[in-house]
Amino acid sequence: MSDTDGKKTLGLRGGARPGNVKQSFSHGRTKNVVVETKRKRVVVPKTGASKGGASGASLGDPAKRPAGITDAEMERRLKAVQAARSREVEEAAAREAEEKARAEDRERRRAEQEAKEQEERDREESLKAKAEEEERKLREAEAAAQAAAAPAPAAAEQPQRAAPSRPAPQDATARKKDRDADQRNNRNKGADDGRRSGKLTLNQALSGGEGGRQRSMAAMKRKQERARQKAMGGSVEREKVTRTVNLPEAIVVSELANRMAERVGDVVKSLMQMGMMVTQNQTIDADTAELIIEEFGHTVNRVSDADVEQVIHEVEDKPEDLQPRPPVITIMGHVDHGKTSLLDAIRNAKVVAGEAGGITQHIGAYQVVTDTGAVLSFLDTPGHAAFTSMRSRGAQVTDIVVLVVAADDAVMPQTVEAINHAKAAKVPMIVAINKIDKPGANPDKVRTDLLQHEVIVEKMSGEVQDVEVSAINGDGLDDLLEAIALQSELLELKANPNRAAQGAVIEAQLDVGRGPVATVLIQNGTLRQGDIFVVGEQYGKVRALINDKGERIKEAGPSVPVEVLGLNGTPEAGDVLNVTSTEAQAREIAEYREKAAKDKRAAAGAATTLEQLMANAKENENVSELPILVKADVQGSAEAIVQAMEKIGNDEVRVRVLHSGVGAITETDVGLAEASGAPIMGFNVRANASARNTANQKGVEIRYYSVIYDLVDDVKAAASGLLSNEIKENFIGYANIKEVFKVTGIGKVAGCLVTEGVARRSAGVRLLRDNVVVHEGTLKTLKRFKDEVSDVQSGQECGMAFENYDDIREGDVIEIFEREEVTRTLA
Ligand SMILES: Nc1nc2c(ncn2[C@@H]2O[C@H](COP(=O)(O)OP(=O)(O)OP(=O)(O)O)[C@@H](O)[C@H]2O)c(=O)[nH]1
Repeated sequence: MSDTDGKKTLGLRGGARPGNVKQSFSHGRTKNVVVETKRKRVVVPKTGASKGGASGASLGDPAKRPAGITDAEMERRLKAVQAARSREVEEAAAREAEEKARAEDRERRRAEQEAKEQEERDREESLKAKAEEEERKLREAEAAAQAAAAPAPAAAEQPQRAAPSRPAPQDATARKKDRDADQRNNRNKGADDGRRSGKLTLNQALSGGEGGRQRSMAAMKRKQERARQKAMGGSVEREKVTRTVNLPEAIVVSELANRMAERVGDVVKSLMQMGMMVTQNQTIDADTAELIIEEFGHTVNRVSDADVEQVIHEVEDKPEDLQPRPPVITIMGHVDHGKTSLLDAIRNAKVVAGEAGGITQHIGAYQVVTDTGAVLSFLDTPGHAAFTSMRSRGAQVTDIVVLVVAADDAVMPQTVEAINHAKAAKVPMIVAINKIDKPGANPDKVRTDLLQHEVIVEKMSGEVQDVEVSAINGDGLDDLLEAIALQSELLELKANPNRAAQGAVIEAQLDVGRGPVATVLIQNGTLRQGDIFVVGEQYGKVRALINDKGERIKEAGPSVPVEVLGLNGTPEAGDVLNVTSTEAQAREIAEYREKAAKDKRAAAGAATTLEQLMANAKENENVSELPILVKADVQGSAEAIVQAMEKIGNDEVRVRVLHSGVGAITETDVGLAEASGAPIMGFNVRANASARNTANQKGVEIRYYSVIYDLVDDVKAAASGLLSNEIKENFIGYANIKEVFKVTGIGKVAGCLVTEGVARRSAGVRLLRDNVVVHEGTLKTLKRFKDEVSDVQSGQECGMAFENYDDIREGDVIEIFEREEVTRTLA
């Protein structure tokens, strides 16, 4: 039905009518061929000549001829076939010629195109060169005028300089031309760009990548602006400010950017280009920071580490900025003379009355208003311990000390101690002679006693105000408050409420629900919600302020005690709080302090035992001092020990008492001892649990003594490098007194629980009350149920009674020890 000739394809299309064949040729050409078909079946066979090609032969051959085709018909067919073939040959020739012509045309067009492209390239290159030349000129002009330019453009230009491989278009015309050239010139610049985007390196990303694109937009805008200004003949350049940047040994990236007044992002980018992957919150060393500062065209001023604190070493307040502030009062005195009762009496009389529900939030300090309207801030932490710990941390908070002396008692060791503390701190005192309601009260005796300690009260023609009070029935309370108000007036206490706040931590704790909470007494300035601050080794942002009545407040001025929420850690009592302008500064200072404290501890090393110190003293000629810490049960003992210590020593070695105090050995003592490489001498006092743990961890030696001569002899021996045989005490157990019974025939018996080690009948015992040794002796009896036993193990209950001593109380601790003689050898 169809006829084909090799190359040509001949196909029936779906829609073609039978007898009409569509021929398809290369290059989309088609042709319809009409083919005749005979449906009539002819029966008479006839022979005929066959000429021509394959199809003609097949048709001409009578044997192959389809049946029923006549000769005439056959001839007609052959003719038709031949005509078709010759037509095809013609057509093929025509096609060939056409193809050739087209190829020639293409070739010609390509040559033309190439010539055009070359021309474009040349033109573009000359334009680029021109633009670069222009930019170079601009930069030169900029550098020349670098005296006082704005930081932003400089920051933006910096990376451009660092990445010259991708020149930014210079102005609108150049940009347009550049873009046109980009479009036209696919093989050259287009391919180049494609390669860049395909293989994006970090440097490209930083200098010419996405960030670069953003920046180049900004840069273009600035350049346009400059060009515009130039055209207008105005002052063209925004001048760059060259700053002198104070650079400590380490600096937080964002703070560095801040000090240079550059964009943080630009600084981070520059650092990354230098190969340092840092974020804005990370700290970098001074050498790196110096490179950055120079790169940004500023001047470096290297400062020491401690200078980070400079930001808080505030400007002096001008006299005209100062306003009167309430006084801060601490109550001190001997045990049981009525400090707590007096504080409570004042609070109850003056605070609770005005409060709904009468519930007072205990925040370690409170304010009262006297009848005459004076505001007084009381520190609610009685006793000298708080006072000294604050003072030793540099927070002189107290303005006035109220010295409580019981009228039915006399001036006692802690009274003297309080007097000495107040004098040392140069804080004026007011004597409150308490318990005057008591029948045996003798206020005049107190006054006379005080004379011995150089406290001359007004009634004895002195200058120290004295007030007779009763904390129980409230007598004289108002007089006391008025005396305080008067004293405060004399002091002319002033502060500047309009400045960044500074305060002292009175107490701090980690609250389960609220996180670290610190009670701060504001000393100067005003602390506000949202303020950023550093406090000791901690920092934070004020999340909430709560006053002594438990109310949330927005701000706290001078002498106001306030609870501060929003710290990153718990500071210590006595730490000073300072508001800083940025969080980076606050963190930097806190980190510096932490590091300094750590370094100090590390530097102190492990040389904290007497033996080590002595060995050091022998080995190292420079060690000429033997530092020690003394804690004693009463001031008298402490003083006696200190005096004895001062006498020890010769030309080479001297004993230096770093600190002496009264009361249990605390963590603070251990910290100080560790920092200075000193051992702690406890005289009739013990370390509290946390101090004991810390001392164990840090390798600080704590020695307990109950005879001053033993202590002095040991230190002498250590100082002279000769330690004799030692009677060493081993603590073998501890027991807590749960209950006290009276047993006829024996006296008072302590019902105890052995909490540690073992209780041994034959061992020595000490009775500890609040970690102070109140008695030392032996046991009269050790009973388990009804039986007398020799040992009672930890976790078991037992009954104990002391030989010749029965002032035992519930809550006391019994220390059980054994003595052994140890021969000391020197390493
Ligand atoms: N009669 C009388 N008793 C008082 C007075 N003041 C305090 N007391 C009593 O003295 C005892 C000791 O009072 P505190 O207030 O605990 O004494 P303190 O000085 O705080 O004692 P410490 O906290 O142990 O240092 C308590 O039993 C009080 O009731 C007073 O003015 N008159």
